[in-house]
Amino acid sequence: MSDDRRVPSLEATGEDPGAHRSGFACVVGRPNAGKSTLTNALVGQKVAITSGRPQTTRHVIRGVVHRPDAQLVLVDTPGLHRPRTLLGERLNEMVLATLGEVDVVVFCVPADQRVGPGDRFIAEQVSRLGPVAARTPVVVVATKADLVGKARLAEHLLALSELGEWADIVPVSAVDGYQVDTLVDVLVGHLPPGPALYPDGELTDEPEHVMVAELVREAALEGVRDELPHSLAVVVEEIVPREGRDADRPLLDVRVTLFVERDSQKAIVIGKGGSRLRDVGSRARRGIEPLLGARVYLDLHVKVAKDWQRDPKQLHRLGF
Ligand SMILES: Nc1nc2c(ncn2[C@@H]2O[C@H](COP(=O)(O)OP(=O)(O)OP(=O)(O)O)[C@@H](O)[C@H]2O)c(=O)[nH]1
Repeated sequence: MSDDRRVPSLEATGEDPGAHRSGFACVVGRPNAGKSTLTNALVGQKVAITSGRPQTTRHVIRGVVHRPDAQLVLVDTPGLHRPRTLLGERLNEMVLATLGEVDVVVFCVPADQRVGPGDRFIAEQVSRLGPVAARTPVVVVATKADLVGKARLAEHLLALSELGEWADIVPVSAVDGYQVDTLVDVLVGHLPPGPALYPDGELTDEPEHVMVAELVREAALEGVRDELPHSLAVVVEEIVPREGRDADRPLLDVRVTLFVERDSQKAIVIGKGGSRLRDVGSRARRGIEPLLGARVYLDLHVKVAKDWQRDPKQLHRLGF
């Protein structure tokens, strides 16, 4: 995204209201705020991995909202949070770098919880994006509105308005669809005029590798999240068609490495006699086959990469 994409956005307001708009929105919020679920609801298909546990989203994942009058490219990020490890710092840097480049920031604050220090931390960060005059507009979304009554929602909206200066505040439920379209309208209103950036029908431009890695990671964490959430990185080594197969019955060989930090964690992932890893494989395969549109032979390897969260070289190798 170059600067010259931003200039027309200033000129264009009101000049040609019927013009097609396009641009980027970045979804932020503390862990578990509902960012992935909101992204999926906006895009209308599962593109990011959701879970009841914090910080499962490791990668920037984009979904594209297509409308006749606009195209909105969504960037889903890991939660901005107070960094405790090098990995935490890297993730924050990545998030802030992304935020500086988008046309509008979507800041999720769940309605079923009080505004807390984590929300305030993010509010401060996003309020500092760029000089005041050219500041990236921030739309605050009161997520999970279906979980609270009207009075509590009103109280939450008031607390949000006192949290900073926002372009808009929109209560939304990604689960029952309440105000999802309204939110799209609001976000599109902040985009500059421009042609569609992606062909219609393309829901995500995220490399298949990243999506496959997310599916494996989600399957591998199931049931053992207490021990592993911060200690598991997944790398897709290759996705290659098996030779000698009929063209109408292709088989893909998908080779994946799971990195853990300690031998004890390796044992957890693999399970007794490899039983757990087999389950992880079949669960992940159920998501991967529809994604890749072919039968898949999934080859999983577990390796120990000691202290990978703290080692810059390892982080780089693992794609952070
Ligand atoms: N009832 C209800 N639950 C929601 C809604 N949005 C998200 N949730 C739930 O809240 C939990 C967290 O949602 P996610 O979308 O994974 O949250 P996230 O902000 O992406 O989380 P991280 O990846 O950990 O940063 C999940 O259990 C979701 O099902 C909503 O609109 N209504």
